Amino acid sequence: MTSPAAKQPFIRLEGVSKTYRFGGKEFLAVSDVTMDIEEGQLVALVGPSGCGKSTLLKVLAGLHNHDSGTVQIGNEVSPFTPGRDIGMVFQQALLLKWRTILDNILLPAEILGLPMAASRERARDLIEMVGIANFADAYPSQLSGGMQQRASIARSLVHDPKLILMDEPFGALDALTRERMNLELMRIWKESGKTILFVTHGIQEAVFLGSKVAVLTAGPARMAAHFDVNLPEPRTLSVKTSEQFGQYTKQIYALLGMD
Ligand SMILES: Nc1ncnc2c1ncn2[C@@H]1O[C@H](COP(=O)(O)OP(=O)(O)OP(=O)(O)O)[C@@H](O)[C@H]1O
Repeated sequence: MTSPAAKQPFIRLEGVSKTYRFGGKEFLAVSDVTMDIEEGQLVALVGPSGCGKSTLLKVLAGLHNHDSGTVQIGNEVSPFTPGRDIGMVFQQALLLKWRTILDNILLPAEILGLPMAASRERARDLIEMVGIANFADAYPSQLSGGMQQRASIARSLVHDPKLILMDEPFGALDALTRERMNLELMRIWKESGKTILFVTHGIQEAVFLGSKVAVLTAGPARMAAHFDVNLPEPRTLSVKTSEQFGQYTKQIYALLGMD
C-alpha cells in the first residue's frame, strides 16, 4: 500500500502569484502558476522574455516572497531545508577571479560551514564529473565560457543540495558549445539524480532536456501548460530530427501563439 507521504510531490506550486511593487506602481509578474514536480525530474521552464521565469525561480529559491498561492518544497520522504538544499546556476558563471576553480567550487561549502576535508574531496569528484579536472588549480580567466559554466554547475552541487535552479545557464554560449553543454547536463543530471528546474528561451533546448516541460506565456504571465516529454533514452542530438521531437516543439509554438 502506498503511504500518503509517498503521494506528495517533491515540489507543489498552487496558484502562485507574484506582484512587484515600486514607486507606487504594481506589476503582476507571475500569475496563478500551478505545477507538481517529482524528485529527480529535470523540468524545463520555457517562455518569452519577461514572462516571469526568473521571478518564479527566485520565489522557489526563497529570494522573493510570493503574494498568493502555496509553494511547498520537500515532503516527508525527502525533507527540504531552505538555504541548505538549493544550488543555483545563472547565465553568467559568476566565478571569483582571484580564487582557483577548485576554490570557487568549494565556496557554498565554505559559506555553509561544511567540513572542509570532505567537501574538498567532493569538489574534486565534481570537477571530474563536469570534465574540467585538469583546471582545478587554474583561475577563471584561463577557462572558456563553456568551461566556466561547467565549474559553476559543479559549484551548485558541492553542498549536495536537493534542488538545482538554473536560470538560462547556457544563454551566453555559442550555439555549438550550447549543444555540447546540453548533452553534458543530461549526463550530469543522470549521474547526480538531482531535481533540476531549468529556465530557457530555447524551445528545442527545453524539449531536449526536459523530462517535463512547463510553458509560460507573457501578458499576464501565466502557465499555459506543462507536460511530460517521452523521448527515446538515452537522448542524443539526433533525437532532435525525430518526428516526436517535432511534435513537442510544435505544441510549444502553438501554446506561445507562434504557430
Ligand atoms: N525587482 C523587480 N522589480 C520590478 N519589476 C521586476 C523586477 N524583476 C522583474 N521584474 C519585471 O517582472 C517581469 C518578469 O521578469 P522576469 O525576469 O521574471 O522574466 P523572465 O521571463 O525571466 O525574462 P527573461 O527571459 O528576459 O530573463 C518583467 O516585466 C520584469 O520587468
